[in-house]
Amino acid sequence: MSMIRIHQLCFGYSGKALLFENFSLTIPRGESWTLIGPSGCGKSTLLSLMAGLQKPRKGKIEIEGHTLKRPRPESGLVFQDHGLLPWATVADNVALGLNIRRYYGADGRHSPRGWQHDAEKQNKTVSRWIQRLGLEGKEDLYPAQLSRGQRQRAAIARTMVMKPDLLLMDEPFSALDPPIREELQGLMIRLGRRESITRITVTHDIAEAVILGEKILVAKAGTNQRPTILKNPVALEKDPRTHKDFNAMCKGVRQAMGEQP
Ligand SMILES: Nc1ncnc2c1ncn2[C@@H]1O[C@H](COP(=O)(O)OP(=O)(O)OP(=O)(O)O)[C@@H](O)[C@H]1O
Repeated sequence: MSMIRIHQLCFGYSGKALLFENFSLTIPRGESWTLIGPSGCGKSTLLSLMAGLQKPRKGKIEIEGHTLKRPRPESGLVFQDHGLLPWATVADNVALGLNIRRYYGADGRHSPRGWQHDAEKQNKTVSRWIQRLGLEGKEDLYPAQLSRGQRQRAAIARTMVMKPDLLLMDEPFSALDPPIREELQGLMIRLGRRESITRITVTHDIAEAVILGEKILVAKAGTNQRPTILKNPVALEKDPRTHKDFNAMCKGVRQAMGEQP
């Protein structure tokens, strides 16, 4: 069953050339995709279309068989600049989305249908994710008291407590130093697989595209019509970085991007 089906998408910002024209694509449930391409080719735009933050000019995007008309509560977003509330503690930041849901109830728009508030369960979920992301002991700290990596972990925990079935991530690790970046990449691979979450990660880093994406969507400058999708079995290996085919796969991505190998 497909998670995302993009059908004959046309989109461009007003007064500018189309970024996507009759662009179609299917992303199966539970797969991890990366989206790479030159600056300005429309990677973030495609992600915001899949998030329901932008609307297609023509064509449609279906998620789980439903045409996307607005952001859905089951989609989790993670951005480069984590967006934590500076005046709230780690625990309050992680619980933020769940607390907001309480005001709307299970309306299917702000919270999934059938969702029920349960304070005890919520506290347990928040603690569990704080722990899973290695932030135990930091619950009462404020974002300014955390390292960049810890802030991004808190942002990931805040998204994960919402039990997303789809994670849309825009350069989530690009502001981090290499060791922290590698650690969080590994963490997202493990979490995504364990929870069977469909993951789409925008990156400008070829190695990251190969590590995280079992399919790599290569977008091009100008108007994208037919998608270039590279199958990448290396991402399914235990340690993609040290796999014998890693360099060859990176070379393949570079070539698909039109760069010199
Ligand atoms: N809200 C907007 N209004 C008008 N133009 C926009 C808007 N957002 C992005 N653009 C333009 O659309 C094009 C695609 O932008 P987008 O951010 O999707 O590219 P990108 O591939 O993610 O780039 P980068 O790798 O630099 O982040 C760019 O030319 C950008 O200037």
